[in-house]
Formats: sequence, C-alpha cells, structure tokens
Amino acid sequence: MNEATLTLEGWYALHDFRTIDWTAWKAADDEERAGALEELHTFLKEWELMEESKTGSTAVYSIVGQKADLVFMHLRESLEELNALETAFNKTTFAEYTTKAYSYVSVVELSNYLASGGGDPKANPEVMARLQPILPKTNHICFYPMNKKRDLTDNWYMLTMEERREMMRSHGLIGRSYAGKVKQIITGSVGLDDWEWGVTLFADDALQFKKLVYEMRFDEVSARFGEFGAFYVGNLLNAERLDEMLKV
Ligand code: VOV
Repeated sequence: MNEATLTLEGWYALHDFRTIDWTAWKAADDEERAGALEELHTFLKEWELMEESKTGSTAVYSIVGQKADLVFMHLRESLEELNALETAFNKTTFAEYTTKAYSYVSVVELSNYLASGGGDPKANPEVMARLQPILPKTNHICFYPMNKKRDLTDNWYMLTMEERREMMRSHGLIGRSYAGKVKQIITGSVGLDDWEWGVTLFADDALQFKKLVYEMRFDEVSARFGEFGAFYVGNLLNAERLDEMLKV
C-alpha cells in the first residue's frame, strides 16, 4: 500500500446555501418581514460575538447567479455545534422564506506534504491559526468541491508520496504567488460529503479567482488529477447590505 498522506484537522465547516422565496417574502406583511429581519440580525450578532471569542467563525455572502441567493459559511469546533446552528436557523421566520439550495460538510485540513521540522504541529500557533481560521471578510468568496482522480492511468492514490509531494510543491508555489490577493481554506470531506475536498477562496478582486484557478489548470496536479464540482461565487454581506438586499 502507498504511504497515506498525514493530515491535521481543525474546525468543522458547513457551507449552507439558501435560495430566497421572493414571491413569499414580498407577499409577507411589513410586520412579519421586520420580525424576520430582527431575528436574522440577532443571529448575525451572535455569530460576531462567537467569532470574537475565537470559538468559531462565520461569513455570509450573497451568491451571484441562479444556484443560490445566500451562503452561510460556518466553522465550529464540532459537527454537533454545526447541526445545532443549522437547526436553530431553520426554526427562524426568515428560514421559512428560504429553500435549501446546497450544503457542504467538511473539516479544515492541512496535509504534511510540505511540512517542515519536527515537534507537535498543534503546539505551533501558526498551524493552529490555519486550522481554526477566522474567515476573512473579503469582498468576494468562491467555493467549489473537488476530487483527485482515481482512473486506471491517472490515479492520485497510487502515486508514491514523493511523486505527490513534488506535485504539491509546484501547486504551493503557484498558490503562493497569489499571496495578498487570494486566501484559500481547504477543507477535507472524504467520508463527510460527496467530494474529497471543499475549496473556499476569498479575495477583494473576484478576477483573481479566475486567474488563480486558470493558472492552476496548467499545473500537473490539477491538469491530470483535478475533478471539479459546481462553482459558487458571491459578494460579502454585512447587516446593512443584508437589509438592502431584503428590502422590498
Ligand atoms: C491561494 C492559493 C493557494 C495556496 C498558497 C495553496 C497551497 C497549498 C499547499 C501548500 C498545500 C499542501 C499542504 C497543505 O496545506 O495541505 C495545498 C493543498 C491543497 N490545495 Fe492548495 N493552495 C492554494 C489554492 C488552491 C486552489 C485554488 C485549489 C483548487 C485546485 C484547482 O486547480 O482549482 C487548491 C486545492 C488544494 C487541495 C485539494 C489540497 C489538498 C491536497 C491533498 O492531496 O492533500 N488549492 N495547497
């Protein structure tokens, strides 16, 4: 058997995509809408406080295109917390005006391909900051799930550790050339959801998503082994922008 890559796991992730039922939302009376918005604001506040206490992180974006209208990306310490969070949200009045568009369950993951030095990586504050990241509130988000191919001729899992490490080195070099422009959070989902990884990218300039993803397509690990699901791209929402979006 080939040497399995060692992984470190951090916070669990839930990407919760919702579509707004605009017909019902517009038909609701002012009082109902105001109540629903107030409840939504209470949630936003709670998520902010939780982020300040560094026990999790949440980012909210509106989705461009017809796949969904909103995404709530939550990072929490356990699947139980994520479950409680989505259930609480589902019980709100606002949730009655949404339908579930898509969701993705995964866990923040770092692999040992480029690991340096010995010792307990979890004792390293930089590693911990990557495993339990506060989600950047950049102007834009891009999310897509992906696999590494397991075909007879191109099977990622049949390559030696050294071959995989070499390709990941090249991948990392391209990624690093986008430092300051794109921040990536890779979440592992083998055994948790339908694809092997979730890729979440954050940038102030959405064009950088296109440039980075395109450049990576020419890199061997993506060119030969990458298989991709649907792409979602969105714009940052804060309390004010959410009110604006939901104004009728
Ligand atoms: C913003 C840029 C950026 C940077 C700097 C970066 C760097 C790195 C490093 C150094 C490492 C390896 C160590 C670790 O940290 O795990 C990874 C790991 C990974 N990546 Fe990456 N990646 C980026 C960006 C980035 C993108 C855009 C994609 C999607 C690929 C594409 O073609 O659309 C991606 C995917 C992944 C995946 C699925 C993994 C896990 C692979 C596995 O087999 O385990 N990644 N990645």
